[in-house]
This record gives sequence, structure tokens and C-alpha cells, in this order.
Amino acid sequence: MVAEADGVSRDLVLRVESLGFEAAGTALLKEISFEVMVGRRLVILGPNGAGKSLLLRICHGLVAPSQGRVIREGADLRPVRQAMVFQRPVMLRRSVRANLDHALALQGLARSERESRCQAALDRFGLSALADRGARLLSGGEQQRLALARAWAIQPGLLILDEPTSALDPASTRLIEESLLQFSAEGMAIVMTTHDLGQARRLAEEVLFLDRGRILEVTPAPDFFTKPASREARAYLSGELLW
Ligand SMILES: Nc1ncnc2c1ncn2[C@@H]1O[C@H](COP(=O)(O)OP(=O)(O)OP(=O)(O)O)[C@@H](O)[C@H]1O
Repeated sequence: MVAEADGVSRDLVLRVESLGFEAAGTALLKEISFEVMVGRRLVILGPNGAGKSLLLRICHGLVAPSQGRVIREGADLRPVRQAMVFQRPVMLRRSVRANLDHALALQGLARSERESRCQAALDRFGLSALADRGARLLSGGEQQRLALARAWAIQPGLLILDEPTSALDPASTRLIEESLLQFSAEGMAIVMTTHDLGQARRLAEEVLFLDRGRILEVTPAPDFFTKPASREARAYLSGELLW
């Protein structure tokens, strides 16, 4: 528990309450409720089409839910900035430095503050030598590193990532995983999806297992991987497909 100056504990950064999403008469997400704690790593797992990306997009405010709510403010919620990293990074047709600066300008930061944060991000993510290169000319791994640097630069308390390493080689993947572990050690909450079960084992503190738009389990990661409660999760972990 973290007691704030006013004596109230604010251990959560996000609460999702009875969330649902329907399209063309089909319920794609149903009765989704979970909480994200300060500094914790939650990995959302589930088969193709389960609704993982859709859920993340709703949590980031990119898609409106049909039912329920994503709550960011309240007595037990810490007000934090939120950033999202996608499977394929979207870069402006500008330099690496300008991409970082643009993200910081959107936060309303003054030029001097932007310059120092830009430099800190370039240094931390090993991008200094590429600072003046066109961002779209970078390799896939470098672009994803820049996407992570851009997210980190705005100092989010919650970082959402949708399959951030699925297009990357093992070295780039490792770098991203190490960064995510450092971020959460520094107090950032992380919510992410992956199809890489090795990565889920390395990163998850808690697993949310989604199947056909429903939560079947929200479980501490060691329990999920050793004794999954649902037949669907057991099948998923053993690589079977259920129809
Ligand atoms: N904004 C939207 N409007 C309507 N349907 C959507 C929307 N976003 C996603 N869907 C549909 O919701 C279903 C779940 O898609 P989603 O991409 O969330 O699955 P996923 O679990 O991330 O799958 P994968 O593991 O293959 O990436 C799909 O049938 C998709 O077409």
C-alpha cells in the first residue's frame, strides 16, 4: 500500500468495470473487469481473435466501449499519464529527434524541457548516433526502440503495449524486455499482449486470459503457467486449438 500526502492509498492506475464491446450485433468483449496496480506487469494472453488488441485500444481511449467503463480517476486511483506502443510503430516522416520532440510537444512541454528529455531518451535507448536520421529509415528493431523511447519520454505511469516484439529479432526483443523490467522497477505499470509464451513467463507478474471476448482467468503468473484453472487456458498453453 502506498499512502499519499493526504493519507489515502492510491495503488491503482486503471480500473476496468463491466466493459463490453459489440459490433454488427456481435459481442466481441463481454463483462470485462480488472484492475492495474502501480508498477505491476499484467500480460493479456489468449488465442487469435480473443479481443486482446481491442481491449488494449479501449483501455487507451482509442475505441469507445459499448458497455462499462475504463476508470482513471478516483479515491484509490493515482492520476498518471498513459502511453501505448503498437506492434508496428507509427513514425512521423521526420528525424528520430523530431519524433521524440513531437511527442513531448503534445504534452505541452516548453522547448528547454523537451530538449533535455529528448536527450535523456536518446541516451537511455542507445539512439544518440541515430538522432538526425529519418525515423522511417530505421530498421524495424530501431523503430520499435524509438517507439519505446518516445513512450518513456512522456513519463507515463501506465504503458500499454500490443505485441511489441512480434516483428523483432531476438536481440531487439531482449532489449525491449529488459527496458520493460526496468520501467516497472521504476514504478511504471505495464499492460501488454504477446503470443510469445517465453516472453509472457519472463515478464508477467499477473496473467489475464481472454477467450472469445471473455475473461476466463486473472491469476498470478506462476499459478497460470503451472496450474491454469480453465480447460481453454490449458489447451492454449499446450498449443491445442479448441473450436
Ligand atoms: N474497432 C472494431 N470494430 C469492430 N470490430 C473490431 C474492432 N476491433 C477489433 N474488432 C474485431 O474484434 C475481434 C478481436 O480482434 P482483436 O484484434 O482484438 O483480437 P486479438 O485477440 O488481438 O487477436 P490476435 O491475437 O490475432 O492479434 C476480431 O474479430 C476483430 O475483427
